[in-house]
Amino acid sequence: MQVSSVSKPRQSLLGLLKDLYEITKPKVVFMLVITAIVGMVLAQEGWPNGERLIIASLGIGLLSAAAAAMNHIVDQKIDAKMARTYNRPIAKGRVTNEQAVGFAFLLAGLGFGLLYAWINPLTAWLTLASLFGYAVVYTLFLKRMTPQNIVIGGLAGAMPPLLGWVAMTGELHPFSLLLVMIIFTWTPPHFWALAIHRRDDYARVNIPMLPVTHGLSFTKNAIVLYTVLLTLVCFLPYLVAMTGLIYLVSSTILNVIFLHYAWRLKTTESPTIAMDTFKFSIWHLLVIFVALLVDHFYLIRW
Ligand code: HEM
Ligand SMILES: CC(C)=CCC/C(C)=C/CC/C(C)=C/COP(=O)(O)OP(=O)(O)O
Repeated sequence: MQVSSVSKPRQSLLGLLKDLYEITKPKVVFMLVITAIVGMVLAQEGWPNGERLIIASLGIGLLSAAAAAMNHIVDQKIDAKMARTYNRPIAKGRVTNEQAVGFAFLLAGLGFGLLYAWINPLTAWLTLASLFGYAVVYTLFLKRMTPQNIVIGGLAGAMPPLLGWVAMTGELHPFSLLLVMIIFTWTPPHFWALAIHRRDDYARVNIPMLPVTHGLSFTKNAIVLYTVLLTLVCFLPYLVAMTGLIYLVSSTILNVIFLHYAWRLKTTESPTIAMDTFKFSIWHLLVIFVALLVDHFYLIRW
C-alpha cells in the first residue's frame, strides 16, 4: 500500500482520547462544577439529595466541556499562532474538525438530555444558554470585536452556581444571583492579569484584549478597580444574611490578598507579578467557594 508523503501519521486511540479530554478544558470545567455544586448545596438546609447532585453536576459539566470543545474548534486558527496555545489538539491537526464537532455535540446532547430528563427543563435550557453564551456569543463574536469581550462573556462562566441552585429547586432565587455576581466581578482581574503577561500573543493575532487596545497602565488600573468591586460584592451574601462569619472572614482575607496582588501588579515592574496574580485568582475563587460550603454547615452569626 502506498502512503502519501503529506498524510499525517494517524494517532493511537489513546492519543485521540487524551486530546479529546484536553479540548474540554478539564481544570476549568472542574472549577465550574465546584461552583455549581456550591449553588446546589446552598439552595436548601443541609445536604441536597445525593443522586440529584451527581446527575446535575454531570449535566452541567458535560455542557461546559462541550462549550470548551466548541471554543477550540472556533479558535483553531488563532490558537495555532499563539505561543500559549499553538500545540492544542485541533490547532495542530491531531484532532480533525469532524471528530471535534461530533465529540462536542455528543457531550452537549448527553448533558442536555440528563438535565432535561432527570433534573428539570429550566436547568437544561439555562445551561444550554450558557454554552451558547460562551461558545458563540463570546468566542465567535465578542472576543474578536471589543476589549469588553471578557466582561460581557464572563457572564456565561459565572452562571454555574445559579444553574446548580435551579437544578435543586426549579426556581430562580436572588441569593444565587449574588454567587453569579462574585464570579462575574472576579473574571476581569482573573483574565486581564494573564492577558498582560500574554499581550504580544493577542496583539499578533489581532484579538482586541484590553492590554492590546488600551495599554498596560489602563489595564492594571482596571484590575485594581474590579478587585475593589469584587471585594464589595463579596460582602453582599453576608449583608443579606445568606451567609455567616466563616464566609465573611475567609472572603475578606482572600480579597485583601487579591487587592495586594493587584496593587503590586500596578506599582511594581516584577516580571512574574502578572502570572502570580493570575494563579492566585484561581485559588482565591476556589477557597471562597469552599468557605461558602463550610459556612453553610457551620453557620456562625454575629
Ligand atoms: C470569559 C471568562 C474567562 C476568561 C476569558 C478566562 C481565561 C482563561 C485563560 C486564557 C486561561 C488559560 C491560562 C493558561 O493557558 O495557562 C484560564 C485558566 C483558568 N481559568 Fe479562566 N477564564 C474565564 C473564566 C473562568 C471561570 C468562570 C472559571 C471558573 C469558575 C475559570 C477558571 C479557570 C481555571 C481553573 C484555570 C486554570 C486552568 C489550567 O491550569 O489549565 N475561568 N482562564
Ligand atoms: C455551560 C457553561 C457553564 C459554559 C461555560 C463554559 C466555559 C468553559 C467557561 C470558561 C471560560 C473560559 C475558560 C474562557 C477562556 O476562553 P478563551 O477563548 O479566551 O481562552 P483560550 O485562549 O485559553 O481558549
